Amino acid sequence: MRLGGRLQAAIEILDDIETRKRPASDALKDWGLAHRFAGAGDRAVIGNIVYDVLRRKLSIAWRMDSADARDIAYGALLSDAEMSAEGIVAALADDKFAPAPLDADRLAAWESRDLAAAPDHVRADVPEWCAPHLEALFGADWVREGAALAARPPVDLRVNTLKASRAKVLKELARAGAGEAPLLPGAVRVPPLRALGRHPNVQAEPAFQKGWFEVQDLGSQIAARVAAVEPGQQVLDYCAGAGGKTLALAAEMENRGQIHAFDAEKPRLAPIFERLKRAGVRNTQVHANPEDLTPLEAQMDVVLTDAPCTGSGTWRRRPDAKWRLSPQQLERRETEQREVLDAAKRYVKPGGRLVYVTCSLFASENNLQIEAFLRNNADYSEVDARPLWQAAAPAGEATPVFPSHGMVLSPERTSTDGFYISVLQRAG
Ligand SMILES: C[S@@+](CC[C@H](N)C(=O)[O-])C[C@H]1O[C@@H](n2cnc3c(N)ncnc32)[C@H](O)[C@@H]1O
Repeated sequence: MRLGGRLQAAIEILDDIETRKRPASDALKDWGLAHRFAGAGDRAVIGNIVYDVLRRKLSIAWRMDSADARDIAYGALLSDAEMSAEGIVAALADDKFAPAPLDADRLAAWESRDLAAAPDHVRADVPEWCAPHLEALFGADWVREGAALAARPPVDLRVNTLKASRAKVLKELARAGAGEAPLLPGAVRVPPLRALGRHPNVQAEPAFQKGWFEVQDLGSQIAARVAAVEPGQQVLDYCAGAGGKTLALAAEMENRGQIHAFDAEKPRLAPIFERLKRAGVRNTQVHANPEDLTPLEAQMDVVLTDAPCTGSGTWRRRPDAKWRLSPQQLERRETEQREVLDAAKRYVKPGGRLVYVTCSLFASENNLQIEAFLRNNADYSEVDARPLWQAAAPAGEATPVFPSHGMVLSPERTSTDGFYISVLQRAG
């Protein structure tokens, strides 16, 4: 396929996502199934255009003075894909699969409108109702933070120290463009895509199959380090899901001691078994049944609660979720977070720690949850977040936000996805 056909496909997929309110990954998958002639290169470019548009839907539409899918797809080519108007016309010439050209008045709008004059939520590329939530955390910086959440993300890898070193992984992935990640001395990063480029499929590499690394955002890796688990400890990963943090904890513990990985939704645990095996983890038991946890009550050195949340910190990677999120869903997540914290605390031994993590940037899911928890649980106190940060991420200058409790990582501040981490200590 030439660029014209790819652009037209992206426009159809964007229309599908908008009219049926469905996840981008589903719409892209269905398109691929219905167009089997399209190769991996075609699907990659189409996916890039779709995701670029979804990340910056409002700001591109504002500059184009149109929210039409065709116009904003052209806007993505003019900005993220780094093409000139003339370059696009030339690339689409004589392509019978190309969409209608961009109207001259749209192009004139694009060239004359200055985003600095747009409303704040448009410059931040977030739904208007989310603005107060980001402002509550970031104050005057919130628009810049929102815009950073709308940029293309890197692919971060966690080196599995049970099997490999960073040098070994870097050598294997040199051709994939991998380099050292900031902040964590062990982490690896493939920088964000440029223009119409394509990310290498790192999971197809033999080094991945051998368990030398996992794909995991740097913020998630830091969250696991802030938990500061030690070899020999008893640890409960209470919202283990597919096991991203479980694997990181097991490596920190050098396969010694015991991790219990639990999730209330059994199907979410399905990938964990294969991942544990590939990573060579031997100190983890997986539990899908809450009754299994009864013997663990008041026994755990560390309980990690990677709580269900809006995922607002991951909008770079899942930009469609940003537009589907509703205030009602936020409220449901807040209720679940209270329930998870209340349930998880019973497993912490006297003197042990409860680590609360979300991948959200909303104060109501983060420090305000911790504030309420501390009010209702006099036997818990907060561990000062600043030294925890310094110990966990010793390399580099970046500093998280330290709100009333815990710490917040963000693309703008720490070059990570948005994460919240708070560590609480139970009285001995
Ligand atoms: C953010 S995800 C976990 C991601 C995982 N820790 C990782 O690093 O890959 C949150 C998980 O919490 C689980 N969950 C939701 N409510 C729960 C509850 N009441 N008890 C335990 N787990 C729950 C969800 O099924 C989901 O898998």
